[in-house]
Amino acid sequence: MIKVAVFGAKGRMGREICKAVDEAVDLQLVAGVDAGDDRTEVEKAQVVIDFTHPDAVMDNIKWCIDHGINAVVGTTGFSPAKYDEVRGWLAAKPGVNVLIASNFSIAAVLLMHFAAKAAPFFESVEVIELHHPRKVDAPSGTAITTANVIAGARADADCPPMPDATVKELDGARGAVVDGVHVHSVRLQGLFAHEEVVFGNPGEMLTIRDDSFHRSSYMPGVLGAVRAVGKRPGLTIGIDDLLGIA
Ligand SMILES: NC(=O)c1ccc[n+]([C@@H]2O[C@H](COP(=O)([O-])OP(=O)(O)OC[C@H]3O[C@@H](n4cnc5c(N)ncnc54)[C@H](O)[C@@H]3O)[C@@H](O)[C@H]2O)c1
Ligand SMILES: O=C(O)C1=N[C@H](C(=O)O)CCC1
Repeated sequence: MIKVAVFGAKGRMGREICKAVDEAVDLQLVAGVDAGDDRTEVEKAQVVIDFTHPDAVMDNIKWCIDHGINAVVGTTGFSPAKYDEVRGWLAAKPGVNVLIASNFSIAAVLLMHFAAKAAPFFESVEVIELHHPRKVDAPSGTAITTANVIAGARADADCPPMPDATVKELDGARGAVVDGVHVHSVRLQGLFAHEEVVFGNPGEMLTIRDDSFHRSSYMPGVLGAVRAVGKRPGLTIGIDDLLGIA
């Protein structure tokens, strides 16, 4: 039995995760806490799952590392500098591990994988992410990761800059630019979590799209990460390796 605690237990993801951990025969939910709650019971956990808020997540990870507890983190808002900060904390605490993934759904992980494969073959690429209107961050963490992997694949293939004649722009009309890739965020009642990557060449276009319709789409990835994190030293980013597609 792996003893598990959840940070953000009263949130949309946290509630679903507490239920999934409770139902898993090899996991034991020892604590579910939200902002401001007492954390005494969390100290019994071997793994903490964090789905909270971009402003809270770094302090939460530090708390886990200081208490010698492995962490599986789905909260968004990471940058290369924040990953480095986590690596620094872990270096001072050998034996404690952290796994951070901007998306735990299989469809989204595969979308990013396929997007990286396609990227060198197209002149243009843009990312459109579409989410429920309660989401606090834009662009989504997944869209930022998607732009990062596309930019990496284009750089490895020495792709030239994308064609774009825009010289006159109303602020935001071309979206945010992440690693040189334009990312557009839609917030719409009725949606949950969706992403499209559109690739273009003269006379052709490729669209790769992933749709999450329910938070259950994240549960196999989150629970798989909880089972794996104890065996993965230091910081692991993403679940590609767990799925055998790294
Ligand atoms: N990686 C993924 O696959 C994935 C999937 C869905 C959502 N997310 C991300 O997870 C995060 C949470 O999403 P949500 O929709 O559940 O948000 P939410 O607002 O419904 O829930 C967040 C909860 O965290 C609590 N919280 C805030 N600070 C806290 C702290 N210091 N300690 C404990 N609890 C704290 C809040 O009170 C709230 O109940 C967001 O960053 C979102 O983008 C990631
Ligand atoms: O609902 C959210 O919030 C989501 N957040 C993650 C992101 O920002 O990429 C994953 C998709 C759902």
